[in-house]
Amino acid sequence: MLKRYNIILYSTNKIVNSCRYVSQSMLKSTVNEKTGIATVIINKPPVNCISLELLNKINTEINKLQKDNIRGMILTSVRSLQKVFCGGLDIKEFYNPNPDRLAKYLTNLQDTWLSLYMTSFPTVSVINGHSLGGGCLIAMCCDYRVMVGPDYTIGLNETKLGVVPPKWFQDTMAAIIGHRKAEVSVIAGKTYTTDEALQIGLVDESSPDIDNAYKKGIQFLNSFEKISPWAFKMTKNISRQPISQWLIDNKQKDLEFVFNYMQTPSVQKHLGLYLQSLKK
Ligand SMILES: CC/C=C\C/C=C\C/C=C\C/C=C/C(=O)SCCNC(=O)CCNC(=O)[C@H](O)C(C)(C)COP(=O)(O)OP(=O)(O)OC[C@H]1O[C@@H](n2cnc3c(N)ncnc32)[C@H](O)[C@@H]1OP(=O)(O)O
Repeated sequence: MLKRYNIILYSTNKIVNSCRYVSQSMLKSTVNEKTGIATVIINKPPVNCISLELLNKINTEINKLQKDNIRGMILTSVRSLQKVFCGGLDIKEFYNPNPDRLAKYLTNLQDTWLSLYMTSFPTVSVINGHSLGGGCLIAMCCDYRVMVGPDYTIGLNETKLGVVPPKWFQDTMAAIIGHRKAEVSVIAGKTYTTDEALQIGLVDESSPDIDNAYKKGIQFLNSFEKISPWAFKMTKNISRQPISQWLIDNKQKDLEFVFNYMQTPSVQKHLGLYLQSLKK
């Protein structure tokens, strides 16, 4: 029994044998050959909002890392943006959309969420700036969140734009802070400062600076050194499967709901006004 356990540990804990550096301009990814830890950096100025192209790159990279047998991943934003982790989904993808592109976007978002939420390796988001809407979603997909503060904000603010966060957005938050708090939060489109997010458990730790936040992220990943990767993967799977299975079983229905309401005149009007307010 012990021997079998050791074999599992060895075969899945194999450290990647070369340092890979992928720079796809919008996304930079490095794997440290000694530690087996990947750092994935979103780099799409000015606010890292998620276009269809960025979405594809994130999903492709997660799937590559999955095959690389890495030991863990840190997801963060390029430092030069200074105050934004991720400004959310690119609202321009929803405003006066091309229907084919919109359908592609929504499908890719479903797939990317499934990849990121269900990774077989531990993940940490180092939230080094504002993290709104889809930005909050990708941070919440990770197993651990360290947020730099005190002046940034995080939250699912979709209702403020006049749109509806799908069930799996809401479930992802409820799994972290509990149903009641998540319900109050999403219906009001609430955003939280770093301290508030820490208080309600939306983030696990806060840090006054990025270097320290990154260190805390690495410490979390190192805490799995003595955990069998197989046991980690199976346990996480059991914990997250009910939420992910809902989407797998309801992908088409979910897609049609968003695809249809997004193109209604009243939603389009709201989105237009919100975009305008950002430009001011
Ligand atoms: C089938 C189901 C599948 C999928 C479900 C899909 C959809 C479900 C429905 C909705 C989900 C929606 C999720 C979202 O994420 S919506 C977006 C939420 N994000 C926000 O509300 C953030 C808005 N931005 C800001 O508050 C600020 O920009 C920010 C605090 C991030 C940074 O402030 P800063 O002062 O540094 O920059 P700005 O001058 O405001 O912005 C610069 C520039 O960028 C443009 N911008 C900002 N955010 C976005 C965005 N999310 N999308 C597009 N463009 C954005 C902003 O307009 C400025 O543009 P310009 O004036 O042209 O330079």
